[in-house]
Amino acid sequence: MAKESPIPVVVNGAAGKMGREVIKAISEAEDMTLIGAIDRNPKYIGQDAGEVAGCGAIEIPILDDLQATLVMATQERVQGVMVDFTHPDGVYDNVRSAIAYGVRPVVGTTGLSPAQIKELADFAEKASTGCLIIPNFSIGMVLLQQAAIQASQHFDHVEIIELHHNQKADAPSGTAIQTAQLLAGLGKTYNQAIVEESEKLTGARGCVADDNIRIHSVRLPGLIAHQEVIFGAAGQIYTLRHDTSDRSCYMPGVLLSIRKVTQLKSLVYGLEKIL
Ligand SMILES: NC(=O)C1=CN([C@@H]2O[C@H](COP(=O)(O)OP(=O)(O)OC[C@H]3O[C@@H](n4cnc5c(N)ncnc54)[C@H](OP(=O)(O)O)[C@@H]3O)[C@@H](O)[C@H]2O)C=CC1
Ligand SMILES: O=C(O)C1=N[C@H](C(=O)O)C[C@H](O)C1
Repeated sequence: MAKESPIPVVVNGAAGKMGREVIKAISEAEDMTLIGAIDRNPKYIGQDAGEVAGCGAIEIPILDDLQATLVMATQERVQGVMVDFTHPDGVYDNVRSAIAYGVRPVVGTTGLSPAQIKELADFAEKASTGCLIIPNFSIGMVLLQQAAIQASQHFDHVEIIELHHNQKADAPSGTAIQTAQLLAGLGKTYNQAIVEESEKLTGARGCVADDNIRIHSVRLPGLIAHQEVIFGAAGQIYTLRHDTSDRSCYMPGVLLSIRKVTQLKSLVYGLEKIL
């Protein structure tokens, strides 16, 4: 039987912490092939993407022209996928461009607003193009969120603390926002105040996300990505915690998403929907 053609993949943000990890993972996956590597950081333009990623030369240079690379992807026999780990300020335009060219986006970049996600969903729907937006690719976080949903049936008070490295641009994290959304969709009213609170220093009580769930963001060198969901009730505290110690933890989810997005015709948000 003839072997299926590998999925052609463009990585946007190729020189970044996640982009490098994704390029390594793709280089080890038999059913996909890297056809383009994009980054805006001038230090890496023209360098071999495999060498930058630390997996040896692959003869794919890092370029700064997404449009030209998407045009090239349209010439492939199999429809391509664009993996985006860039920056909140550019991700919306990147995803729109990819969809416009029929290249399916797998989006790890956080910071898209709910309105932007809705617009992208409408655009993907009209174009009948699969698109995945995944705030967190680690299986451990999906399990934490499922446990939190279960715990919310028994606790009326909950707050989220997310802790990240201090190179992170957006706060709160996309994962924390999604966690609050998942808990908010359950028809409960959380955290009813029993005293009138006043913040003596602005931000002391964190931000208020969906359904009155507060998120507190910590940024420190030495951290990678961590999240606690803390439930409280009379006489007890129930804490769920996930810790990332290496960005390789995201790669099974990224590879699965590349495979799954080729079967979709619209936008899907969240890893839990494709497991
Ligand atoms: N969904 C998930 O599971 C995860 C999501 N993330 C998210 O992914 C994103 C990237 O994270 P990370 O790899 O740590 O960040 P890095 O800053 O290490 O890497 C991002 C890279 O993309 C480049 N870049 C930024 N904007 C553009 C653009 N518009 N076009 C092309 N290249 C661009 C950056 O260049 P320059 O340095 O010049 O800005 C940099 O080289 C963040 O939003 C982060 O929150 C991270 C980990 C897991
Ligand atoms: O910037 C990061 O590092 C991460 N970003 C994502 C987020 O904002 O939730 C996922 C993970 O927390 C790592």
